[in-house]
Amino acid sequence: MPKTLEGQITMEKTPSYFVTKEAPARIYAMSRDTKLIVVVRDPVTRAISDYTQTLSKKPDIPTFESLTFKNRTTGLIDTSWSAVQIGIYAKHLDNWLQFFPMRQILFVSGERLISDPAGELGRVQDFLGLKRIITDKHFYFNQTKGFPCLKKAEGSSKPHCLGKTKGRTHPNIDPEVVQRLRDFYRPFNMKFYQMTGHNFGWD
Ligand SMILES: Nc1ncnc2c1ncn2[C@@H]1O[C@H](COP(=O)(O)OS(=O)(=O)O)[C@@H](OP(=O)(O)O)[C@H]1O
Repeated sequence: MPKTLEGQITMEKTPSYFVTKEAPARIYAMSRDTKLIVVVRDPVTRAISDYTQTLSKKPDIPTFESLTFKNRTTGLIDTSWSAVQIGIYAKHLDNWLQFFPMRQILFVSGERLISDPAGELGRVQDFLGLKRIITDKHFYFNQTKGFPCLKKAEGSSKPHCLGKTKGRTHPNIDPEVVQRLRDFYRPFNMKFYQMTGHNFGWD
């Protein structure tokens, strides 16, 4: 990590940190004061989004439905499939709480980041002890993209939306499989709401 001068914040982003067993101990050894920010979304949608991303790179992979189950007849979910495993947030959080207190971790709602980006970024700025510089004045809803975009990108006077790999159309998934996944995640989601003191409204 680069050195941080007085008045600066150094940030580092890697999606896999949250689910990597060794990450909490390593970050703690580097700096125990580190603040941690995790964006979480409904684990069922997350799994479908994850699958959509893999499918875009490897169009020949099996269907979402077949990868979800160890045994489709018994309905046994394959928790070793990373798209399923990553969404068991309570389990991953347990791992972090062995090293960091909850007050050092902020969970950002992926759903609210879309429906109210300024509100969610307000929480981020407060958590980091920053003035609320980014407000709803910075965003507009782009009808074509179907997502909020920045009115002006940094160092430019033009609007900026995220790229084509963000906000892909998801394939239709068998509703019974979606329901089975909802049932699977429910207890883990409830535990996660309890641990964070925040109901993310996924059920
Ligand atoms: N403003 C805006 N524009 C576009 N997309 C947005 C936006 N805000 C949140 N999202 C959601 O971000 C999802 C992709 O983010 P990821 O963290 O999965 O991307 S990555 O893993 O770093 O590639 C992406 O997921 P998918 O819809 O499944 O593509 C989006 O739902």
